[in-house]
Amino acid sequence: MNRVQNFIDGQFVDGSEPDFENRFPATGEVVSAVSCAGQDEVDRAVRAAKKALTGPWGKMSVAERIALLRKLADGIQARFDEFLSAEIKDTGKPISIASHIDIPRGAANFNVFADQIATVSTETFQMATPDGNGALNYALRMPRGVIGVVCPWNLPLLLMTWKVAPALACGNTVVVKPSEETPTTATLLGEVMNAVGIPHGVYNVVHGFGGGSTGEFLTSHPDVDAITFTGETVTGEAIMAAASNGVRPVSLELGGKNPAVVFDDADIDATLEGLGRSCFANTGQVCLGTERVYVQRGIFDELVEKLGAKAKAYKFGDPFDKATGMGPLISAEHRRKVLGFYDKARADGATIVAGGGVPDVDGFPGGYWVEPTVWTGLSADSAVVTDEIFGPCTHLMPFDDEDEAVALANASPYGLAASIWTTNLTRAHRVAAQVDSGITWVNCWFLRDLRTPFGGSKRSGIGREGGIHSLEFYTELRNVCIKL
Ligand SMILES: NC(=O)c1ccc[n+]([C@@H]2O[C@H](COP(=O)([O-])OP(=O)(O)OC[C@H]3O[C@@H](n4cnc5c(N)ncnc54)[C@H](O)[C@@H]3O)[C@@H](O)[C@H]2O)c1
Ligand SMILES: O=C/C=C/C=C(\O)C(=O)O
Repeated sequence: MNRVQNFIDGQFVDGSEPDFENRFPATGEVVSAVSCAGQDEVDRAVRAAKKALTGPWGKMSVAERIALLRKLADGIQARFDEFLSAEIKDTGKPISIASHIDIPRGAANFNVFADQIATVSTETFQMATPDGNGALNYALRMPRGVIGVVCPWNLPLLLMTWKVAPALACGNTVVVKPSEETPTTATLLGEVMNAVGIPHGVYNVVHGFGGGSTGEFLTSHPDVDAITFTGETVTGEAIMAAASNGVRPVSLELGGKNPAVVFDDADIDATLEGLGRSCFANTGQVCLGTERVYVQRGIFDELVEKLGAKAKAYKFGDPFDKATGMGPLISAEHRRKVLGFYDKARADGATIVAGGGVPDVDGFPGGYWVEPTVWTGLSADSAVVTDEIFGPCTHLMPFDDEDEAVALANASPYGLAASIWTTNLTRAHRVAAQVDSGITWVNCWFLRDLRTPFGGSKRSGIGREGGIHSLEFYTELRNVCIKL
């Protein structure tokens, strides 16, 4: 059986805890054994990362680091099929998604932060002094040191490199804790790191679980200088508490319950295309996905019917088959959670427009499948409408006017992503400014310019990553004041 090891100081090594199983979500079969890091391996990884800061890596010019980042992007592209296959086996996501989004973005993240670090400036201020000679202030952009990177399972390579690329661009070293569900591509990236000549200790990977395990060992380690985390809000709270020990900075990209607002002047076909993706892509396991749709009353029935038809048209099947439109959920445990919401919707009296159950997928009886599901008729305080489900499901509710739509969209403790569908651009600007979310898309969804600020408000997170905002998190500015 394939074995996934930890990657510490440039070497693939075993952990001191018992191996755990990694399953292919489309069949439920065990595809690899994962070596679990204990406190000792986390200590070794952090020590290696700390030591690497003062080795050849710490002495490299920005130009040399940029050249290495570009080689990492090329290195992922050169082994595209291996990354693709590993990501599909870990997640069960269809090849159509992994080949267009996950793996290309994994490579692109290194190029975009190579571009960013090449052009970033710092501030300078000249000031007057009583002797008339003045003084000059300028800021130096310094790496923070060892960055702890804790990742989720939904877009494993994409979300991990989204943090590792800017961290390395800024001259930090990293210890990555991938999700226990998706350990493989982070490990494969270790091979690429060695192949392109990233010095040992700059990139380390430790496998294991969260609380009481590898994740907590890493986030509570005193020699980790900053922590970047993507995952659930409750985990973010635990990590923020761990980071308070030693006053370490955190970047938290957390959960959401994202609204879409559809006005009656929207282009219906374009809206349905966008909503179809935002509700169901990656089997609904996208933090930016839509689980609440508010539709202006005049087009409510039409939209409900057509979104329901879209949900019913999904083709399940082998994730490695290009024709497969929807894969399984990540795990049996996550399916229990999602199906719990399907039961709750029924109990709360929802009208089930599409789905609501488990499909029979020919040849894949053991997979963690669920039907894409569309509901109407729930009250605004049903847990189905308020809680993040992270499945291929959404609830539609009518509204009458713009103020009501904004109030409904904002009636959530989360504030990650929203989408607005209208052909009236004046209204689009007006509403976008009122929706309390970190990211608002108008007449599109998941259209990503990687230089833009990315992150959530309210319980969806702290801080922004992307472009200069990533560089701000992964560096510390040091002001130098020179009396002339
Ligand atoms: N805002 C974003 O950009 C974004 C992106 C993707 C996913 N998400 C969110 O991620 C969630 C799904 O991912 P998940 O289920 O893997 O999240 P999760 O919080 O369960 O786990 C994420 C990671 O944290 C680790 N972890 C868990 N408890 C820990 C602890 N106490 N200390 C240290 N590490 C710990 C896990 O082992 C895993 O590696 C959803 O809520 C989704 O909205 C957010
Ligand atoms: O599931 C969450 C998706 C997050 C996407 C990004 O972080 C990105 O596109 O950079």
